[in-house]
Amino acid sequence: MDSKPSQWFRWKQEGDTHCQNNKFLKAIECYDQALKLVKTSKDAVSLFLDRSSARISFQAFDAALSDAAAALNLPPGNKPPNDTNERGLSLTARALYGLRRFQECRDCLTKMINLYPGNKDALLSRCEKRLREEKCHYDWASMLSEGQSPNPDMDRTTYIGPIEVRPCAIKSHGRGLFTTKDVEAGDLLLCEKAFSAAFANKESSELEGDEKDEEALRLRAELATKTFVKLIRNPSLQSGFEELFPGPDTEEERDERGKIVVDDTFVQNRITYNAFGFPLLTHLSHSKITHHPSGLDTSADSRGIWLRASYINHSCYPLVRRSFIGEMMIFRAQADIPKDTELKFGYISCLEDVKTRTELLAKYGFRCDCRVCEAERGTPKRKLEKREEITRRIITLFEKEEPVGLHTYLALLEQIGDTYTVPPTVEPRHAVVVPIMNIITGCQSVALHYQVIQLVHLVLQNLGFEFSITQDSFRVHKWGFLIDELVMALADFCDAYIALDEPLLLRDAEGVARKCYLILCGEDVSWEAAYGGQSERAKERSDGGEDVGSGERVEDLIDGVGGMRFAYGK
Ligand SMILES: C[S@@+](CC[C@H](N)C(=O)[O-])C[C@H]1O[C@@H](n2cnc3c(N)ncnc32)[C@H](O)[C@@H]1O
Repeated sequence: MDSKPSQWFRWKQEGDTHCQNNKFLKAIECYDQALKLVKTSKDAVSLFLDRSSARISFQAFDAALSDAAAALNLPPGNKPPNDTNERGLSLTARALYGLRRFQECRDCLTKMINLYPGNKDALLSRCEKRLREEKCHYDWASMLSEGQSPNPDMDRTTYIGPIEVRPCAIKSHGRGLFTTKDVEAGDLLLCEKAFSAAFANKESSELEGDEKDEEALRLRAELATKTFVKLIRNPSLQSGFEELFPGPDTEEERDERGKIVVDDTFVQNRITYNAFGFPLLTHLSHSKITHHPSGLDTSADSRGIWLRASYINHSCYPLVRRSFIGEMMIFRAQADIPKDTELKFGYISCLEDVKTRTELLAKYGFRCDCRVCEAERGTPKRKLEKREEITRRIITLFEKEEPVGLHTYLALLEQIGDTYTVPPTVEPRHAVVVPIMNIITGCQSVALHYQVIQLVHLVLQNLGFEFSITQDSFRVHKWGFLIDELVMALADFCDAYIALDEPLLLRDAEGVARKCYLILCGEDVSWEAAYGGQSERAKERSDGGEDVGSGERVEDLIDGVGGMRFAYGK
C-alpha cells in the first residue's frame, strides 16, 4: 500500500503552513492546486473551507463567501449534512461581515448558534453593534479612543440619515445629496466609514519643504493602491465605486461585455474628484485652531474615499459641517433645513477670499456660483481695498503698547461693515468677525463682562445668526455661518454670565455653545474636556478680579488684546 500522502494533501499541508506564516495569497494558490486533485467530496468540503478562511484573511470576501457556499452546497459525504457545517456557517458569517452585510451575517450566526448551542461566537455581539450603528446608535466615547490610533481601520459601520442622492436642479451640478425630511441644526445626517483611506504618518506642521509634497504623493499613491486592491479582491463592491463622479468628459475602457475595466485610470479618475483630505480627530483640530497662536489648522491631511458623502456638492456657505473620528466621516446639519433641500458643504476653507477659493475649486472642474461668491465678486474693488486698509489699521492698534478705547475699535469695525454690499445672512462678514475675536480676549482680560457679551452679539450678527435675548433667555432663531472660533467666543459669553451671576442666560448660552461644538466636531462627549474647566476659571477670575459693569468705566480701555486668536494674512 502507498504510505505517501496523496498529492492533493501535500498541497493542502503547504497551504496550511503558508496560512500559519500569514502568507495568504500563497496559501490560496496551494488550495487551488489541491482542489484540482482532490477525489472525495468530504475532502473538497474541507479544502473549500480552508481556502475560504485564507481568503477572509486576505480580505477577498466575495471569493471567501463563494468558497464557504461551495462547501455548504456540496453533496453530503460527511455527517452532519454540509449545509449545517459549523465551520462553513462561521466562515460565511465572517465573509458577510467583511462585506458589511450585517443583517445576513446575523442571520447566519443565529442559524449556526441554534444548531450548535455550545458555539459562543463573539462575532454575533460585534454584528449586533454594527446593526445598532446602522440605526444611529454610536458609542461616541469609545469611537474617540479608537480614532486616536494612527491607523484606525475602525470596527464601525455607516449610518445614513434622512438624506438621499438626487439629480440637482442645475444640470451641470450633476447629482447631489438632498434631505428627505425637515432636520434641525445639529442633527446627524451621515456617519460614514471610509471605503478606503490612507493615513498621514506625521502632522503636516512637522514636515518641512519637499517633505510635504512627498507625503502628499505617498498618501495619494497609497489611497489608489488600497482602493484598487479592495476592488479587485471584492468585485461586488465595484458598482458602488463605479457610480462615483468620474470627472468631466471621461471615457473609460470597457471589456467585451461592456463592463468598465478596473485599472489604474478608472481608480485615479474617481479618486481625483471624490477623495477628501481629513484630520484624524476633528476635536483635536478644533482645539488647535482655537488655541494655536497662528490660528491655522496644523492637523495631518490623511486621505480617503467615502461612497455616500462623495455625492455632496460644494458651497462656500455650507448647510452641512463635516468632521472626523478616525476614518468615520460625520455630517451634521449646520442649520434647520427643510425637507427636499440640497445639502452642500465646503470642499475647501470658506474663509479664503473668492480669488483663492476659485483657484482651489478649479481642480474639481467647476466655478462656484454660491451666494457668497456672487456677493464677493459683485463687491466694488474700492470697497475691498477700504476693507483691507481698515483691517491693517486695527492690526496696528492691536500691536500698540498703550491701551486703546473700545469705542475706537467699534468705530473701525462699523467702517468694515460698511464695505459689505449684502447682509451677513447672505455673506458672512469675516473681516468684521476676525478682529472682534481678538478684542473679546482683551475685554475679558480686564473683566469687561458686559462688553464681552455685546461683542459676542456682534460676532453672531456678523456671521448671519438671528437671535433674541431677554432678561432670562437667549434663543437662536436662525443659525448662521459656523467657525471654530465662535465656540471659544461663546465660551467667553458663558464666562461673562457666570461673572454676572445670570444662571438662566448661562444655561441657554451653554446650550448654544455646546451645539456649535457638536456641529463642528461631530460629537460633544469631548466638550467637557475641551471647555468644561473654562467655567471654573471664569468663576475664579470673577471672584478674584475687579468686576466692571456696563457704564461703570468711562473709557472701556483694553490693554492690548491679550494674544490673538485669529491669524491675519493666512
Ligand atoms: C464629489 S463630486 C460631487 C457629486 C457630483 N455632483 C456627482 O454628480 O456625482 C464633485 C463634483 O461635483 C460637481 N460640483 C460640486 N459642487 C459643485 C458646484 N457648487 N457647482 C458646480 N458643480 C459642482 C463638480 O463637477 C465636482 O467635480
